[in-house]
Amino acid sequence: MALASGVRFAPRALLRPWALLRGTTLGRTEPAAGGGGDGARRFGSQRVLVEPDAASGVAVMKLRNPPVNALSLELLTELVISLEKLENDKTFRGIILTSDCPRVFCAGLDLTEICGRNPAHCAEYWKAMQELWLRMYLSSLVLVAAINGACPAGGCIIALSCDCRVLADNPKYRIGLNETLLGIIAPFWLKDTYVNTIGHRASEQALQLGSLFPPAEALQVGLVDQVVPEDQVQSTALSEMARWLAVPDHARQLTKNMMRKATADRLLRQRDADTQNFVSFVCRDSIQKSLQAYLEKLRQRKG
Ligand SMILES: CCCCC/C=C\C/C=C\C/C=C/C(=O)SCCNC(=O)CCNC(=O)[C@H](O)C(C)(C)COP(=O)(O)OP(=O)(O)OC[C@H]1O[C@@H](n2cnc3c(N)ncnc32)[C@H](O)[C@@H]1OP(=O)(O)O
Repeated sequence: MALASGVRFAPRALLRPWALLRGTTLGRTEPAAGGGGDGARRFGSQRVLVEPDAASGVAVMKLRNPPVNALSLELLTELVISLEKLENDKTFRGIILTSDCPRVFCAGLDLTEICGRNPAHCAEYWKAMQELWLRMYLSSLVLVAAINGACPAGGCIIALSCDCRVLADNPKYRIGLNETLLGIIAPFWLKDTYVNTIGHRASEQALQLGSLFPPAEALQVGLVDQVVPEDQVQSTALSEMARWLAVPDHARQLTKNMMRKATADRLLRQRDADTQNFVSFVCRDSIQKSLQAYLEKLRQRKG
């Protein structure tokens, strides 16, 4: 990911993303409904819909992994590939990330990827999660999260990796890192991202309590930058994007790198150890039992 200045952001350490996409439609380009010219063509994959607007240099990237946009291995991989595709296309300067699933931005880790799975699978899954975070956190593009639904845990990680967050004003759309309530622990790089966003004391409290903030509180604590009526999320995200794009790219990119590099480097230095910690932690019998119980509770809640 080379910048105009030659500075590189995240190393291209990615897994084998293409290998994961057997049977998906990534790379397909089709005209958007009612669309005509190049700027109206959309592309994407099964789980990530990209609506590029070449004229403005902004693409809207929609998560569509129903019912709740849980971060499956496939979704993580498709997100990385779509992001990379836009970053490599000089037409684009910004991405608005939003959800195509009603009422949910992203439900976080797909718990079925870590419940009852073998250590090798959990490791592969966690590496994909690390990779997406690194790519997003250090992206040279402006990323604006248009949060149009609930945004717990891993969903919040995705939002926190963006440069700016606009949340729809609906009390059901809570955002935060609720890991402790599931009996799991946010890894250090996620904790760092939280601290970088809302400060140490607020993070200490929110992480231990597993707080999920309703919109007004999320705004107050600094977890999101704007709270607006639901029908204004997209337009507000576009206005925010315009504000960020008014800054010359090279200056903004280098500043972003200066602010975020140390946090990302910390994970890069300990990536294997972090993966091992994750695997040995989630594969413990006690953790498997509590994750299983949580999933069961979610399934029963329905109906
Ligand atoms: C020291 C070592 C370090 C170790 C590190 C360890 C762990 C890593 C730590 C942190 C990283 C991040 C962790 C996570 O992200 S964990 C996931 C946390 N997510 C949640 O708690 C959200 C759970 N979901 C909900 O609250 C709700 O579903 C919702 C998002 C608010 C939406 O509500 P709604 O009413 O619209 O939907 P349903 O609840 O009816 O759900 C529909 C359907 O989806 C299934 N589902 C929901 N969430 C998940 C999920 N995260 N994974 C998998 N499946 C999920 C739910 O069971 C329903 O399924 P069904 O089969 O009944 O249709």
